[in-house]
Amino acid sequence: MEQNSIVVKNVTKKFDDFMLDHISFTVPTGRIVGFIGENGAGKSTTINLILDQLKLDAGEIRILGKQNHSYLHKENIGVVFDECKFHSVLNAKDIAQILSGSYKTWDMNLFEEYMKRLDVPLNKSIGQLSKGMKMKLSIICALSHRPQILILDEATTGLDPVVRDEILDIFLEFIQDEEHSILFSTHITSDIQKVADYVILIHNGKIIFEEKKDDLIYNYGIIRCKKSEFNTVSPDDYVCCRETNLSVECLIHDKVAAKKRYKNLIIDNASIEDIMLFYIKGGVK
Ligand SMILES: Nc1ncnc2c1ncn2[C@@H]1O[C@H](COP(=O)(O)OP(=O)(O)OP(=O)(O)O)[C@@H](O)[C@H]1O
Repeated sequence: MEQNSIVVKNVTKKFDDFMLDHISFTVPTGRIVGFIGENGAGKSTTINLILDQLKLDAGEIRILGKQNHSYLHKENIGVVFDECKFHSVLNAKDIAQILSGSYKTWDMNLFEEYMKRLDVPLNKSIGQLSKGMKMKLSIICALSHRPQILILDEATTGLDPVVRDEILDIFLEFIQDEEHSILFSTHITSDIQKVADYVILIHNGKIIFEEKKDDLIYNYGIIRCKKSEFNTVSPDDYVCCRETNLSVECLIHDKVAAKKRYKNLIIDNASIEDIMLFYIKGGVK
């Protein structure tokens, strides 16, 4: 049976004009979970609750089988936010020195290996590093104390495709031993498509779905047809649809069955981005 590194159960958090509403999901051990949703959907709030940087109003969060108190999990979790948190006058060597004193599990050889591999200068001050280099350094630091879980909030946004690809490769290596897990939020759905095992979509503080990526790609599809043809499609067979003057696009959740049932209609594959847009922008049913 699959073990879970993170369990979020019925978690609620209320702000003045926003509520994270009884959300539940898991991050299975040995897996990469992509967390997607539009701006303001509640991704960072969820991540901050998991990291015990915010207090939940109700529900429960467990990390590696224990409560999510930050003092219990400092060594277990590597965290990367969308901004580099290091002071601009320090260089990477200084930062590694500071972190080696702060983490019992800090691995200086691993740090130096990653720095070489990702081509980040050791002696330049943070203030002189490019945005991409700062992000790479943050990710290297999160990995170099050998955590069990990596949590990243929009950490790859703003990086060019080449750097993102290098980082995605490192994510894949990180989970190879089947004991590590990654939860990462991003707006770049192609990154999710490349490396995630599971995808969670959050919208207005509610989880819309938590599914295996391969199931999403395999099961979902898009019918694009004329309005007159659309009349033949049963409402049971689609999630939602969008109409223009002459044509209709609808998201279906069982591509194989639909292909059998609607032989005269063209059914395209749906990307994660398509699925997300259909669910968020909705349309009618
Ligand atoms: N400390 C806070 N106090 C009050 N409201 C907050 C607080 N933190 C977040 N919010 C509100 O909660 C909502 C969700 O914000 P959150 O940052 O979790 O979204 P997000 O999905 O991470 O968005 P983005 O992709 O833009 O980073 C927003 O409406 C935000 O204004």
